[in-house]
Amino acid sequence: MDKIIVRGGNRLSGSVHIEGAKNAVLPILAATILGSSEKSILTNTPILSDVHVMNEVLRSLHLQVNFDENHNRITVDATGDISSEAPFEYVSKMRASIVVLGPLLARLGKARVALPGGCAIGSRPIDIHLRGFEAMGATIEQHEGYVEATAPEGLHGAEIYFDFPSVGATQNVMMAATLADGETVIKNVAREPEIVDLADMLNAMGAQIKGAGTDTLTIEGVDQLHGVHHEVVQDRIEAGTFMVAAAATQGNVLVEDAVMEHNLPLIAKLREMGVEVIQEKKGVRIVGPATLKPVDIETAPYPGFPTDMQPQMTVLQLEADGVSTLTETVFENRFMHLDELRRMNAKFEIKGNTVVMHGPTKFEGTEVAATDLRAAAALIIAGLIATGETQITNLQYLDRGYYEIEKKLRHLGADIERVSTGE
Ligand SMILES: CC(=O)N[C@H]1[C@@H](OP(=O)(O)OP(=O)(O)OC[C@H]2O[C@@H](n3ccc(=O)[nH]c3=O)[C@H](O)[C@@H]2O)O[C@H](CO)[C@@H](O)[C@@H]1O
Ligand SMILES: C=C(OP(=O)(O)O)C(=O)O
Repeated sequence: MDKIIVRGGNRLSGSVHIEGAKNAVLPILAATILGSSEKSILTNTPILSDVHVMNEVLRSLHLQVNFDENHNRITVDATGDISSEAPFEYVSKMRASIVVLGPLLARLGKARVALPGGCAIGSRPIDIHLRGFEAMGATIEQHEGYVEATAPEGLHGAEIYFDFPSVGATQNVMMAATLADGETVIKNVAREPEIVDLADMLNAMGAQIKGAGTDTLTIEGVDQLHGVHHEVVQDRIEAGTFMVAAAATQGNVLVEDAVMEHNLPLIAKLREMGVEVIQEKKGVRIVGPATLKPVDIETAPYPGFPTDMQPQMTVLQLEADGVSTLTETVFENRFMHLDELRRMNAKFEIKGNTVVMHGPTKFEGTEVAATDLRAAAALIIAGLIATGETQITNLQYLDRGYYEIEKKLRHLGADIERVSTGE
């Protein structure tokens, strides 16, 4: 078991490199299933435990996967006979494995995938995914913890309306529709940059998808998709996490290659708090002020404020001079980091899905445990500005989505190390 030890008080300065996006590469890896001729080569692939799990899922489906970590490149060969079953062993490790369902169903006419279950931040059903497949002619059954989807005659085009712009459902149903017979129109879809990245890749594989990045997707089914060379988009959440860390420490940090357009709601709130955000040739520079102003935030699907930046942002709001609020509308249980922050002297009340925070907080270092991925990032940021020493445990969550964050922060001047507790 490892833990991170941070001794707070240092301003961050310098520049930081951002990896390819976890939330883009996972569905992109699933999409390689559709490449029944030629291998796929993915570049800018981040080295994360979630990526290793997705590689294992693909291997369990009999795809050949080679991860060249020295060059951040994954080669996938899906040209042979593949299996239609994704076992619980892998799906239980990572919910996002459910996005293999759409590609398997499209290519094989059947798929059996373990139901992912909930996680710390919410119950996370997949009903929107399943209703999309049914609209395209699939029969869905659930047995012994598995979802079984069959379409022996193949899927057909359909008009689909999503109750909510679910990211995973948009990816899954879009991938299924690429090989369906006829045109599929999906309305009220997710518009995240990771959806656009996936659609770009699928189109380069021979798919006919229009409208990615808007609320309506139109997909004309084709007979077959081939392998592709695709570079994964930058991770806007990793970039945003470094922006918040820089702002919190009165730092001056260039977040290299950060795409301003992908982080507009975050940047707007940072500016409202008095943070300087400057677009430079090589990326986005963040200069933190001496005093942060309080601000009110509500999370929402893209282009709203990202729920994946919510825990990190609450640390900044707690640091601000006055009362701030944050309303979480996407997940029903994403405030668990706040109880850990309370142990570091944070003062707040939770009223339904809104937290009212009373700043300015003088964070005090102590032992805290991460409850999920972005909670881990939030606790590290709190540690960077706390007095004394903060120890953060449960790093298995952190490793799902951040590559060597402690090394990157140390390079920016933080007093931070990762140690093995030998347990
Ligand atoms: C691997 C990945 O890309 N994960 C991201 C993806 O997760 P994910 O794709 O799981 O998120 P969704 O957009 O699907 O979920 C958002 C909300 O919709 C609900 N819902 C979703 C599907 C469904 O069939 N029924 C239903 O009720 C969920 O329970 C949740 O409350 O988008 C989330 C929202 O931006 C991000 O926080 C995650 O980091
Ligand atoms: C919630 C997240 O990921 P996942 O959907 O994979 O749990 C996240 O990236 O913050």
